[in-house]
Amino acid sequence: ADKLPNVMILATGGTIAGTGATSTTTVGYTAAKIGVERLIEAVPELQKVAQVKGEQVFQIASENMNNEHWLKLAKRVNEVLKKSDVDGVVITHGTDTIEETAYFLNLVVKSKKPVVIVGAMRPATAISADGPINLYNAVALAGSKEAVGQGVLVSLNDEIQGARDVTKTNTITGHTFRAPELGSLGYMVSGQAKFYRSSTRKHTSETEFDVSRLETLPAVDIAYGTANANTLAIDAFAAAGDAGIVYAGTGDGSLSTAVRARLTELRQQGIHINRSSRTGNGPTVRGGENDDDKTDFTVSDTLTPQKARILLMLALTKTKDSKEIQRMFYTY
Ligand SMILES: NC(=O)CC[C@H](N)C(=O)O
Repeated sequence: ADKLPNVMILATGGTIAGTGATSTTTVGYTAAKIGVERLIEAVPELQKVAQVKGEQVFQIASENMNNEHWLKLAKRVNEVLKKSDVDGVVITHGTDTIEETAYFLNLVVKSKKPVVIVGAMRPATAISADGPINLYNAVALAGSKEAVGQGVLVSLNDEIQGARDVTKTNTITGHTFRAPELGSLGYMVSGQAKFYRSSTRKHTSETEFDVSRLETLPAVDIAYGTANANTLAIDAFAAAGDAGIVYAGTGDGSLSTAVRARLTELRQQGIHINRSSRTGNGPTVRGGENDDDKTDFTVSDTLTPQKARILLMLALTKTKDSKEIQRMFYTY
């Protein structure tokens, strides 16, 4: 038989490591309780698809994930993937921000080796817990030749999703991770990776971003557009010294007259403004709902506001030129 691939599991917490009061507790349990060794022991089938090692990086619910966690995790992933005896990395993670960590790593991991992020929607103590099968599939995927060069992947519920386009679409159900309209990349079929498409956007070893010397990221926050929109949030972000603001506009990133006027002033004061959409689907089109050349804003293209925040932070580590930043939004 062929030698098994070496897969390193970096554990960060979440429901996959969560415990509930009873076997029927599927909401209202405690995330981030079980250590990585126990997660591995609970799935003896892992030994059939890979030589696995575990490392506990954090033990948190993913709503507490922050920029400093991301920098630490990215540096560790880059270190681990440099080792000749590591073929792939699996990261266990809470599902609430899995898509953000995935996209961040998709932009800053400097390797073609597979990186797969996995979570669960039911805690480890629940009947029909999904963590064990999700972990099995993630380890198999991270050890597969098929996943090499595909960018950071998210796998739950027998699916393979690309970091750029995946989002959590349902608060409680198992079929929550999807790339609405743009589509998933493939399926895990009895532990075999089946890819049907790949992202056309640059990622991992092809990006211009380098976190190796970064200790912090520029501050970028998101304000949400609604009817009756006001400028309270963007005023507060500006007063706090944010380097950039992502505006999750209505529809194709439309802005109320008052919000447009205030964002235009803030741009003149040097704050970068990225126009995105609260709809969760479709491109926010440059020049569509705003004269972006005149106001010197950038648009998020098809990135959701939470992913536009990540790209804007990383872009601001390289340049302050909004034309350059717009190019990055069309590249990654
Ligand atoms: N299903 C989950 O993983 C959600 C648990 C928790 N809120 C987290 O994101 O870590």
